[in-house]
Amino acid sequence: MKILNVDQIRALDQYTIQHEPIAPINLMERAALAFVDWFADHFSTSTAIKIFCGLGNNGGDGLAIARLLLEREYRIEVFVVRYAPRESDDFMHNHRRLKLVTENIRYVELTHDIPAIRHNEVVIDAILGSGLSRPADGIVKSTVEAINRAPATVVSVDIASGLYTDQPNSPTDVIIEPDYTVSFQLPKLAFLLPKNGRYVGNWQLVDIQLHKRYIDTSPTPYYFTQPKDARLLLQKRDRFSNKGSFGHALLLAGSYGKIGAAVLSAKACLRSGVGLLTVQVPQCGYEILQTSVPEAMCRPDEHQRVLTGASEVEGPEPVDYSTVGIGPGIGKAPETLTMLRSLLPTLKKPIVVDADALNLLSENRDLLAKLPINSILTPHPKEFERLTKKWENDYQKLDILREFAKKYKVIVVLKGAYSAVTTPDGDIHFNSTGNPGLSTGGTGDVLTGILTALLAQGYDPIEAAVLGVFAHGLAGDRAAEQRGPIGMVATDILDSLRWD
Ligand SMILES: NC(=O)C1=CN([C@@H]2O[C@H](COP(=O)(O)OP(=O)(O)OC[C@H]3O[C@@H](n4cnc5c(N)ncnc54)[C@H](OP(=O)(O)O)[C@@H]3O)[C@@H](O)[C@H]2O)[C@@H](O)CC1
Ligand SMILES: [K+]
Repeated sequence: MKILNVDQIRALDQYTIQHEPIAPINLMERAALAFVDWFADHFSTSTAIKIFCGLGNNGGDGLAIARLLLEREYRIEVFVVRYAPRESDDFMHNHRRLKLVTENIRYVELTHDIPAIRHNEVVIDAILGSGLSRPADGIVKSTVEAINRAPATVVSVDIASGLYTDQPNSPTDVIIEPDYTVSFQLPKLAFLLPKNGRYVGNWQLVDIQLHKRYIDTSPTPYYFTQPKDARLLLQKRDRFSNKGSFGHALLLAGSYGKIGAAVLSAKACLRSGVGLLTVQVPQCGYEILQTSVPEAMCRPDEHQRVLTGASEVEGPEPVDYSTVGIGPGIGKAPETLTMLRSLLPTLKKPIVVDADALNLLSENRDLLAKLPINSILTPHPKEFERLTKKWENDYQKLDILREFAKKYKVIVVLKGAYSAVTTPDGDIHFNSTGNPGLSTGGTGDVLTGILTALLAQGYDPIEAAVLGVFAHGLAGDRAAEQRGPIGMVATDILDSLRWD
């Protein structure tokens, strides 16, 4: 699913009006209806509701919502925050229509016009939407502050008032902190960025049938991976396939005290459809791995405790495997750095690089240029910062991500809520699955195993990254259903992995 910028959203609105065609006021009505349908599923008619409307089209939505809620016998009070002398045409139209059915519309011009808001009430925030062009000030700011102070449940229409759709807010901006955001059709970039969490709440999309042709033809670097997008990437298995059809992966993982990382990664790789798997671990991990993952072949490193790459056991060279996954639990021993130095230039096909392999790269940045094109790197934010530099805000972070992926021609999976899969072309696919339960030891090792398996099976590396991250998050969501986000561990994610 595409994420469009604010100018494109405005143009999409106009395109829909012209090409459906539909009168602007009817499009607003459709949006209001979609909101009210959502609202009715979440709040009963006994709820006391205060609706705050601005003077633009977001306010127009609020007025139409007020009328539709009245028709459904909700108890509402309407407040128009009059911050300017001019209203939008569709605001005025809906204002006239609302006045026909209620006299209960009050105007907020001065602070003492702001009503008291009680704890069992619901506030609908329709003050400012995607047309925000400057920070909230004056009476808008005072109203937003009063709503934020109130103990009520707050639902924002389209986007929280005061939050920019696709540019950074300043830390001093006053922004609604909603419990829910009910947004029209397409996700907004602002919803996916960590610093905005409290200005978004639980966000939901409601479909208002904006014109598909405009969406399909609009260029954008930003995507939001939906279940149907992921399903399209999944390759079907031929009845006559054999284990040779699904590749032979090599995992370089583990060090003394961290053999568990190699075990988790290996299991995830096997659970993600790899044909054959060889794991190279330090000798101290040999018996552990052979016992806990009998499906994998194990090549003990010649070193007891860390990986050096050398082994007394004969075997193919790393370059001869379908792909290599490197990093889980490997530590940063000098011998392991030496291995990385000699290994990287020999590899030709994309690999997966995680954890301490990333930390070794950030301490030896010359090695970045040696990564095979289209390799997948899976840093969490701290690891990515070590690889690049500190960012001032989430938007700058996205720019740094795209520059990095372009410069080194690699795919970067920046892990976190809405993990961002960044391609060498500068596209970013935000993931839609996952939950806070994934923030626990070993989940990254599982992801490395999954991605390694998909590369070994011949998936296009970008598709492997998008699909693998989605499946990993989905398994995490299933694990959270079973165990709860606090009790779940990485092993539960392994057990919940499914590829159908
Ligand atoms: N796109 C779609 O598909 C659909 C969109 N719909 C709805 O339209 C909404 C967008 O409407 P919109 O463009 O009228 O913008 P909105 O935010 O209501 O207000 C803009 C006004 O506020 C002003 N203003 C700006 N910042 C300000 C500030 N800090 N303090 C005070 N004023 C400020 C600004 O002034 P200006 O920048 O022009 O000086 C302008 O006059 C969208 O969020 C959705 O709810 C649906 O109805 C149908 C489908
Ligand atoms: K709003």
